[in-house]
Amino acid sequence: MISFPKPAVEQFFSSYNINNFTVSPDGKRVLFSTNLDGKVNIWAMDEPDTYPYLFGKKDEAVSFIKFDPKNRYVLTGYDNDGDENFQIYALSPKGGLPEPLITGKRDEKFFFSKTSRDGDKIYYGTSKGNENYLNTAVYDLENGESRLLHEGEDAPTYLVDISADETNSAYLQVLSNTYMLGFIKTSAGIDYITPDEGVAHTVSGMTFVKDDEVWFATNYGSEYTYLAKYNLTDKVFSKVMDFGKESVEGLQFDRHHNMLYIHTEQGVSDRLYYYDLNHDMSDEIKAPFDVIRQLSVTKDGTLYALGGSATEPFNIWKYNKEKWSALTKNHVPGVTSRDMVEPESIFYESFDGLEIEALLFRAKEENRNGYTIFWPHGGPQAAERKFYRAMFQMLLNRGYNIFCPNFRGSTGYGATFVTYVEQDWGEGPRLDNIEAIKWLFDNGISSPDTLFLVGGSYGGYMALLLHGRHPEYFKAVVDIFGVSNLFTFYNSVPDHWKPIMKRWIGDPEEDKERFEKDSPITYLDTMSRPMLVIQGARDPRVVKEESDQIVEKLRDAGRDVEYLVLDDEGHGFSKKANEIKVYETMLRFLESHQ
Ligand SMILES: CC(=O)N[C@@H](C)C(=O)N[C@@H](C)C(=O)O
Repeated sequence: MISFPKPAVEQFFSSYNINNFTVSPDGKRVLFSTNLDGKVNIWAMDEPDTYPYLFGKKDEAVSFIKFDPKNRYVLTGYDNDGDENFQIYALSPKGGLPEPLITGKRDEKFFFSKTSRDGDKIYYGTSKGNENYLNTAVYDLENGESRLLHEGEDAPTYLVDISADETNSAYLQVLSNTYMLGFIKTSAGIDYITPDEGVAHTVSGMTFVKDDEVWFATNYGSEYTYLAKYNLTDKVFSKVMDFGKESVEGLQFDRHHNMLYIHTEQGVSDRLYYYDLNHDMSDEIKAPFDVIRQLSVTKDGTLYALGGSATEPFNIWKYNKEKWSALTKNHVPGVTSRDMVEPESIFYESFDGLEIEALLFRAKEENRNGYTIFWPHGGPQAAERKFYRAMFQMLLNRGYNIFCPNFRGSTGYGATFVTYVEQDWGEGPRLDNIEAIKWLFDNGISSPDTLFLVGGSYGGYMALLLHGRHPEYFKAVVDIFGVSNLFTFYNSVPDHWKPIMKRWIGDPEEDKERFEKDSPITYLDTMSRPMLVIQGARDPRVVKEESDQIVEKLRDAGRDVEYLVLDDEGHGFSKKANEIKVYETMLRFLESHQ
């Protein structure tokens, strides 16, 4: 008999990301963006044949894909090597090379919103002329001209939907991640769709189900986001339905059947429901994945989902006649879900009695090397959830346990929980992480001699802060594009983030003392453990200067710091070669410090 060795690290590099997708109006073609050929491009499948072929090539991240309702063009958005200055391009329906359509200077942003029903007009948002609050315009395909529709004021403002007759438009005003207002602009003026704009709450997913009625998700007056509606004629806001302790995260409307698909989140996983507007009834749709990234529905009522789980990369699924089938087969070659590790949800009590959920991935006994990786997630107003991370499954296969606490400020645990990180980046969440580490020690899973600290973005910030304030708990630290200095971070974020910074982090002058206390760079003297810092040179969110300054200062102090900069990446690693370089460097770093 031939015996095959256990999965090698390289196998885990062979799955790919599917970031977004769209289905043609006739349901025959699916386009999706993926790094299947090493760089992000648009690929196609022509059903029932699901063999993918390259459709649109630019080797850049794709922010959206949208078919013209009349199949004359496909719209898409590209940035430049991760700088997030996305602009709008058009592709021939036959595919090929994308042509710039709604673009500007290299540092200007163009966000796609909607097309008109006939596809002759393209509605979009732009930073052009209003970097902080954004403007909305409409591009007319007939004459190739754009017309300004709305100038954002007070907060970054995005067009979300437009009524079928194109007379009413629904906008979202983002005051912070926990304070987002929805309004409808009509020829008569502006109607806010929730009862009190002065009270912090969120609105999302605004969808015109009729020309004078918008359905949406909101947590107005509630801990959990529910389904609500606003009628323009009656001027009445009303709750349609709540989902208990699940929060509505996404809405997808099938206007041909008057059916709404709703995806909710609770803690580490998602659920899916339909709401039939004809009969006012709703039920759950069981799905073979734990986390939903996108939903789409075609004219004939077929539902598509981009879904995944901790042991299954994101795939495009189709729901037809109450049965799910996977259109893509994105998986790790030679490694089944059973060979991978499904996380356990554990709950622990933090320093002040707050209950925190965490995901614990235990390396399989035959692989276990005795070491644990502590992973604070990024965001911070996000959560570690049951979705596939090649990095995690690769590290588990090499024998590391992984522990991921959803510390205060994480999403999925109610509205108040998310606000706990606001203007408190470094105290409460840090102590939740410390209690998590104590839990690992108390439960015999790890010890200061066997614990590594790895985090990205806010997670990188937390890794740096924990390193500086509690070096005794860790063997070595990996910081992936983490914030090192709150003062410089505050001033270097993208322009359209600036209006939310005060609510999110605080004010560098009024909160100077707290900014100093919560900036990792304050604790250089105690950052004694070996470190690996990884940074994308074009990252617009946590700019390279955040990593440069801490690396330089630590090296000046004679510390052991390895620094990996990826010249053609932003806030994440979209290109396969870069992803492999990052994983290999990280693995070698961890192994060399065991
Ligand atoms: C404004 C905001 O919340 N941005 C987040 C999505 C984000 O990118 N945060 C960074 C700092 C991260 O942790 O990923």
